[in-house]
Amino acid sequence: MEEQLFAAARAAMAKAHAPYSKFPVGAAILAEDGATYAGANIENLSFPEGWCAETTAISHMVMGGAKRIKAVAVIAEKLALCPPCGGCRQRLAEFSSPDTLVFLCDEAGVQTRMRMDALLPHAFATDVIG
Ligand SMILES: O=c1ccn([C@H]2C[C@H](O)[C@@H](CO)O2)c(=O)[nH]1
Ligand SMILES: [Zn+2]
Repeated sequence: MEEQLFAAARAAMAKAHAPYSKFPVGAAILAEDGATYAGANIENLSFPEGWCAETTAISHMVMGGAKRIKAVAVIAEKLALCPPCGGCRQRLAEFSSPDTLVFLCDEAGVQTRMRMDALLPHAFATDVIG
């Protein structure tokens, strides 16, 4: 399962549109339906209008009809490991459980594994707002 998600994230990274940062990122989600949804970062000449690989993968998952994330893998071409940014942590948390798995990858494969509640402790959630 890890290997398959890693391969999907790496294949997605090859599709990144990152001419400005030159920092391609790929993400792949294993959803509760057993399907894999992948994404890459898509930048824009108007720099703030771009978005992250994880966000592309989430949008594919939702449009594919799935709403729960079992595991997510992330890989960046130019960084040893690429932990999701703060905004993506919140977006992932929307569709995750505390035990959702997060795999941080490099070219060789999955290097670091953690649970969602370790990646985003004290997440903003409905039990906070009541
Ligand atoms: O977790 C991350 C962090 C950054 N990026 C993208 C955003 C931007 O296109 C580029 C440089 O920040 O990397 C991601 O896709 N995921
Ligand atoms: Zn992000």
